[in-house]
Amino acid sequence: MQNVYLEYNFRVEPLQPASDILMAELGEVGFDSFVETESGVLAYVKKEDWLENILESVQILSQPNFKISFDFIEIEQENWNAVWESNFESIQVGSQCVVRAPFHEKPNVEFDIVIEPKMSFGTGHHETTYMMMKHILETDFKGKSVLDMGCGTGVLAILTGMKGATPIDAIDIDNWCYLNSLENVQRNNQGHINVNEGDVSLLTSQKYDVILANINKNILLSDIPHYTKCLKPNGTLFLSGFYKEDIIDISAKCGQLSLNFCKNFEKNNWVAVKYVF
Ligand SMILES: C[S@@+](CC[C@H](N)C(=O)[O-])C[C@H]1O[C@@H](n2cnc3c(N)ncnc32)[C@H](O)[C@@H]1O
Repeated sequence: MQNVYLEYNFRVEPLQPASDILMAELGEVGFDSFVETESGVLAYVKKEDWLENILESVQILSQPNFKISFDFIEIEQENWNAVWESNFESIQVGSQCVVRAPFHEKPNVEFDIVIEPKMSFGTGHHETTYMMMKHILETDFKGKSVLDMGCGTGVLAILTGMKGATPIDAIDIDNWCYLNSLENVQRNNQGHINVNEGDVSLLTSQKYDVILANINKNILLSDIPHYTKCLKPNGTLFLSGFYKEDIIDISAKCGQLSLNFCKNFEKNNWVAVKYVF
């Protein structure tokens, strides 16, 4: 089946922080993939998810301190690899981890993650993925059970697998991400990772040592109680996908559920927070 997408070419001034804010707001209204360009952002939405008023609640478009113009074209899924390949540079996280595409040269690092992202989020380029990976690199995963909610490309689950986690469940609500994670776990010899398509309704009575969720503020606020029910005593919850100013709401929700704040990373106003149950 071919997916038809609308490719919006946004030209933004000043480039930062407007590009980041724009991507976050477009993500909230249903755009599911982004490529940063020299003049702004290419943003993609499935034609079937497109609504006539889709940009109405994207507040940055009407803010006078940013100059944003755009046009859009309709494209088919086959064009995607070319778009990604021309934009995708490898990413180094810490001294021992690189996320790269198959066409990049193999680096000499302990954790060499090969991702063919296609339409899915999760290459390490985005601050939230990068900081979640930093948390994972600092954590002992040997023999730990892991749940990766909103797995995107599967990159976080793959890194925990490389660090010795087992068993690992990875879940994404989006069919494209589900299929992409399946491919990427195989590509990185992590075929033992159980990838599933869905949301918190798939969670059972199984308990995990570590739960990772890099999604967005609203989904986290509604789903944190479900994650907490699946955490073992002393289990760890890593959360990202929200801004520094939203940490108050997230921490209040976690506090109500006896999750104790441990540590957070911050990058360009995004945060990735660690809580222990
Ligand atoms: C910001 S991306 C994170 C991808 C990857 N984990 C990373 O860190 O780069 C969020 C992902 O969550 C998925 N998602 C959104 N809502 C969800 C939900 N309610 N349950 C599970 N996955 C969800 C999206 O499809 C998307 O792939």
